[in-house]
Amino acid sequence: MNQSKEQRILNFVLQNAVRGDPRSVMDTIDKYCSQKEWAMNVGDEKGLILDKTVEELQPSVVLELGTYCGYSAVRIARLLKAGARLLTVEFNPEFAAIAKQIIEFAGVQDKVKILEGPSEEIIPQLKKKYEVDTLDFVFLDHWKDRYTPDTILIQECNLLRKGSVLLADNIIVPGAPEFLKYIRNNPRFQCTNYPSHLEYMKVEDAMEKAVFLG
Ligand SMILES: O=c1[nH]cnc2c(O)cc(-c3ccc(F)cc3)cc12
Ligand SMILES: [Mg+2]
Repeated sequence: MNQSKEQRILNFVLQNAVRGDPRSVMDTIDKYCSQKEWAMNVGDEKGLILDKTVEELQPSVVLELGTYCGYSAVRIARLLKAGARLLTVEFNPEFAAIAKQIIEFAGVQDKVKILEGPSEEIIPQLKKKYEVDTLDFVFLDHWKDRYTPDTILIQECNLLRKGSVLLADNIIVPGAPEFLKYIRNNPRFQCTNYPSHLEYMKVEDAMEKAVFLG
């Protein structure tokens, strides 16, 4: 059976990164995906915007939509204070299995819980099943057509509080025009755009930050 690209990424991490060292795991994935095979990790340039958002916010409860191989889960979890936690949602079971191993190899597994399934099913379970009160930070990096419905669902489930921050990847490529329209015209959010580039490419991309005003 042929290996998947994600399996090749995992193998490269297991053979080249330093166990327990999140920075080495991130750098090893970035090296593989810039030199060998492109993959849709948020990458090092947009990753810096993600880092700054997390460092500024010091969130206790983080929701990530779109785990993929766990690159951004490692990126976020390494910055979380003691007792803070990241819940990351992945629809694809193969990706979730790879991410679990990468998150464990990086040594951040105690801060991260991978929730396997469709975001529209998992979001309504967060309060009762996963003991969430409100979300301090949400990283949207799954499927662009889910950005808006999931943002609406998160509000309907009363998961945001005044000051909760959403950060959305891929505003330009693949693009989330409908989400941009929704969030920028919504008086309950204060939006900021962060121009950047598509991971590992010279193509323009951007991230959008939206602060919930309550
Ligand atoms: O589907 C995606 N989910 C989350 N992040 C993505 C991401 O950062 C990039 C891309 C992507 C961008 C260009 C391209 F030619 C093919 C795929 C997709 C996703
Ligand atoms: Mg992305």
